[in-house]
Amino acid sequence: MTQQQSIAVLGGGSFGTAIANLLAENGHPVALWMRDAEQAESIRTLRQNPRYLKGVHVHERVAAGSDLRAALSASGLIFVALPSSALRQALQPHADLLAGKSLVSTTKGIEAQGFRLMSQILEDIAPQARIGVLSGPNLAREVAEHALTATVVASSDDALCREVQAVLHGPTFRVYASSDRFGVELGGALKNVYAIMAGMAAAMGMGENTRSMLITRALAEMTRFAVKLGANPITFLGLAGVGDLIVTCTSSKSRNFQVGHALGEGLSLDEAVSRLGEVAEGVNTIKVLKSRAEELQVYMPLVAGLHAVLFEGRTLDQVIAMLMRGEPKTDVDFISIDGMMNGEATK
Ligand SMILES: NC(=O)C1=CN([C@@H]2O[C@H](COP(=O)(O)OP(=O)(O)OC[C@H]3O[C@@H](n4cnc5c(N)ncnc54)[C@H](O)[C@@H]3O)[C@@H](O)[C@H]2O)C=CC1
Ligand SMILES: O=C(CO)COP(=O)(O)O
Repeated sequence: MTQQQSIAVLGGGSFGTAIANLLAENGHPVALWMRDAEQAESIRTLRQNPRYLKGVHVHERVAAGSDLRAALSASGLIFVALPSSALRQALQPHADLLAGKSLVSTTKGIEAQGFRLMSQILEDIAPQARIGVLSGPNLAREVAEHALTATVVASSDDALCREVQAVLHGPTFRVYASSDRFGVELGGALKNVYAIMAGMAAAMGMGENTRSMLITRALAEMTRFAVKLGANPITFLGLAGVGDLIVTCTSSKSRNFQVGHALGEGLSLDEAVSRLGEVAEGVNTIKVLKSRAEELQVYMPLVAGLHAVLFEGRTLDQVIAMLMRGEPKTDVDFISIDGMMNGEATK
């Protein structure tokens, strides 16, 4: 264990609580910031977060509170586990406290305006901060229940990667480092869209062949897109790429999978989202991804198909027929030699 330091975790949903617990178990005092003062009080008194992680004991070293400025002032290392829709709005007013701090985003979404990833928003808000992302196959409940888990911390700042490894590494949680921040972050955001499709396929009674086809073609699509934006294709063969894609497309614990399942059962998108009552980032990501893929002229038939079902009034049968009857393609066509040679993360 490294020297104990005070760490902040922003966002008291399922993932923020799970990460706060890991840090506390490693001996670090943690300030867990939650917007909702009542929920913070409930953690302080019951040591439980019943709304998001029922049955999980919240460690005594986790100090839950709803004073964001106090949490930011007290900590040099700050994990951000807010929904993508809330991150900019929550942190912008406190930019004055962020210079020189280490900010690590665990949020797996994209801001529609300008296609900004969360680490880029953190840079916009706090240009003097050190920035990283944490992403991988990390279902919050399994992390909290100590299932053996691995993840990736990505930053151009090696020392920050090492610091995050040191504070999070533990008997059940292993942290790998990467310098491809952009690729790692895109992997986490894009896989949510395909998990919605996988949930739909499961609800429709599709088999394992279908799921395997979906995951593999999804990997091709997301890699093609990310490489076009400057990510390293090799990142997509790792935990933050195919690893997270597999877990999210195969687990009914995934909220994106659950939204897809509800859609496959015949619920509308609004009904599916409100039945979930938690964050499913893929619902917003699909819109921004579809329009960005068109701008960049990246071929993404699965994304186009899901968008057509959710927002263009197409039926699933129509879209499935279109996808299956599409012009024959080459199997592994998504990583060109150019992509490999020029695929160093540039953004
Ligand atoms: N749950 C999981 O298994 C994992 C989630 N993530 C990512 O972490 C992020 C957060 O997700 P979860 O913790 O799962 O969400 P959640 O649905 O469990 O909880 C969301 C939390 O955000 C809070 N919140 C909502 N709007 C807010 C606002 N405007 N200001 C402040 N707080 C606000 C809610 O009160 C709640 O505490 C997402 O981007 C998700 O993709 C990443 C890895 C795993
Ligand atoms: O990102 C996740 C697992 O790595 C969690 O996925 P969901 O947001 O779909 O639950």
